[in-house]
Amino acid sequence: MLEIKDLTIQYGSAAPAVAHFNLSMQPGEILAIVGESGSGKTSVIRAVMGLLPHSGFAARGDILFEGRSILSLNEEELRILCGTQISMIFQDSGMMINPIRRIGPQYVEYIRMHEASTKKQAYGKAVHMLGQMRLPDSDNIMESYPFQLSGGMRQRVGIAMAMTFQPKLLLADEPTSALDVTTQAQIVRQMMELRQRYHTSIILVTHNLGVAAYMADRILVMKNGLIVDEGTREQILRRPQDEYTKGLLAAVPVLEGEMYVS
Ligand SMILES: Nc1ncnc2c1ncn2[C@@H]1O[C@H](COP(=O)(O)OP(=O)(O)OP(=O)(O)O)[C@@H](O)[C@H]1O
Repeated sequence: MLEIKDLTIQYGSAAPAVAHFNLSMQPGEILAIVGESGSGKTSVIRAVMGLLPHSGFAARGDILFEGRSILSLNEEELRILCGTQISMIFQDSGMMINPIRRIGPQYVEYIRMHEASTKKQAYGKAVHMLGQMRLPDSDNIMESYPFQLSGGMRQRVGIAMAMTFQPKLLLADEPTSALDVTTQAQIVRQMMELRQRYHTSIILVTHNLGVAAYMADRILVMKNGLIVDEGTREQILRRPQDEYTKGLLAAVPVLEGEMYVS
């Protein structure tokens, strides 16, 4: 479904931020990319979305989604692909939502940007998706301004929006880092339900190996732009190969008194 071949990402003329990155993902698979700040995790998923910042570029390699090179798509092709087939959520999805507009009109606009539907149809779809994320009283949420919702609710609105068109691939960049541990656990469980319900593949970017261990089928560990460890979650948890992974494992946080790692 997604194949990344020997990808090297550079910003301007600086040394590569990511080098020789390889990845092959199956439909419905959850993959976690873990590593400390600056290891290159975000650069990889930005490249998959075709969203590297201006100075960033793929200096080498290719990214194939369903056999098509993402790097060769033009802006219009990328716009169509992103949101419908591939979508992304961030640390605080509230950031993606305009703070001075109510959720409803923004959500309706977002839907109508990607498909031909009446305002009423789009509204119905939005309310349905908010319900799928178990947000209470969806109509009330549509009437709310982002600041009137808690961080966890805003994040669920963000996930609902990202899942509107049932994308094949969801890219999640630190989706739970801004949340308290209880809310974090709820969001993690809901993301896992998405995979079950829609068979969505998820790439989860996190510095938290505990969250990765809980959610992912496969874990990839990055350091200084390189993959230093890779395997099924059991392999990484039970037999980490790299010293760096061993260090990360020793620092796995505790969730509601329970280790994320079972
Ligand atoms: N917009 C940018 N301009 C220039 N260099 C950048 C830019 N974004 C990232 N980089 C470079 O790429 C490296 C990797 O950054 P990236 O954000 O991919 O890492 P990360 O592992 O996701 O870190 P974090 O967890 O802090 O987001 C950085 O150390 C920096 O050198």
